[in-house]
Amino acid sequence: MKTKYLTKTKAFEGLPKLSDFKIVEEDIEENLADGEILTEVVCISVDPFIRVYPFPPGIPVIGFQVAKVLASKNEKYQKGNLVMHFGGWKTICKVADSSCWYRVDNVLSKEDITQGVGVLGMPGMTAYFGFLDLCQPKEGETVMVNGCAGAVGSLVGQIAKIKGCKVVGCCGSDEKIAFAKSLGFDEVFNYKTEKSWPEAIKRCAPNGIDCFFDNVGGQLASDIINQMNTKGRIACCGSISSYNSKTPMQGDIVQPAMVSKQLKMEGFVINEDRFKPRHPEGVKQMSQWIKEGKIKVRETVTEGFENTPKAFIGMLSGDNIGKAVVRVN
Ligand SMILES: NC(=O)C1=CN([C@@H]2O[C@H](COP(=O)(O)OP(=O)(O)OC[C@H]3O[C@@H](n4cnc5c(N)ncnc54)[C@H](OP(=O)(O)O)[C@@H]3O)[C@@H](O)[C@H]2O)C=CC1
Ligand SMILES: CCCCC/C=C\CC(=O)/C=C/C=C/C=C\[C@@H](O)CCCC(=O)O
Repeated sequence: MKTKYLTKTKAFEGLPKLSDFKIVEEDIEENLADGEILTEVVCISVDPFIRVYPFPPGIPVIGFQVAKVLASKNEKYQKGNLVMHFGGWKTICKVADSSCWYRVDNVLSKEDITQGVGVLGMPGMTAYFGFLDLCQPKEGETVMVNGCAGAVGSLVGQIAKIKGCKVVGCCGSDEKIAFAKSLGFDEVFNYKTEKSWPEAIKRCAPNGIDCFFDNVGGQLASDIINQMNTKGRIACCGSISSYNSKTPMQGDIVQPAMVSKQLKMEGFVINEDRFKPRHPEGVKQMSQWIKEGKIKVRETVTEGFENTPKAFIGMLSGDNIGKAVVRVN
């Protein structure tokens, strides 16, 4: 049997380019070891961590996909099931049990299957556990989310509304502002067009910020932290403003605000042991909120395996609204 994968030809420098990728075709043995499954890709997730995770050139680009089980030597999965696994940008995969996150067809219909790598996949779990566990939001508090129109940020804002918070967002276009407002965000500003970030933050959150979910990092994050209220909580989720930077980032220090306001700042990665065993709880709650109409899902879908690098570069450049995903089959 033949498989195809996308690999990077060299380490990324700055914003990745289409010429940094190539498709490799090879034979794949169909015999499986105990616990393994053989799968065919349905859709591929393009996520920011792929830009910064130090995987070498030559191997398949890392990442999540939803795939159909072609053969199984794992009692949890049967031929025909749909699963979400960490098989990378590859069409036919042999997958070990430890790389398989969950059965997608138990919770999603065929039309919504891309949500298996979005709201019910890694980004959805990041929003759910990262925000609720680290920020511990209380009704009436003000929550700030940057990257608010993306996969994780758009969900964090909606969860914050469910919890009865005032939600302030920022993002990179007026179309994205309209989208965030349609989700229930109370105030949103465009960080690309505002003259002064501190003034925009003050205007949108005049009473200060209690919880900050940081997707972006850099000076924007420092400006937000400097307007937090006493005992505020900060979830450090990502720092996408630095991922393509060729030079070290600079920004105002945050220690004076951390000390004087007694802030709590905590970084996390969603596949940590403290969250991974709880993923079924996250999937169940997010599914319930979607059914109840409390969480709206938006995706930017690119068609075709060969267009995965284009979708990835587009996501890093801000082209996506909601989750960026590639539909293959
Ligand atoms: N800790 C964890 O376990 C996880 C962390 N993350 C992190 O969460 C963040 C969001 O990820 P995800 O929701 O998947 O991605 P998004 O869907 O939000 O897509 C990326 C977005 O980042 C924004 N962006 C790009 N460059 C910059 C910049 N220089 N400054 C500000 N914004 C920028 C763009 O939106 P715009 O137009 O608004 O600029 C772009 O659309 C990332 O930092 C990611 O690394 C994600 C998953 C797990
Ligand atoms: C582990 C990622 C380190 C890079 C951190 C950079 C940015 C934050 C971010 O975006 C984090 C993403 C987290 C991704 C979660 C899972 C993957 O690491 C793969 C896990 C594979 C598996 O265990 O199934």
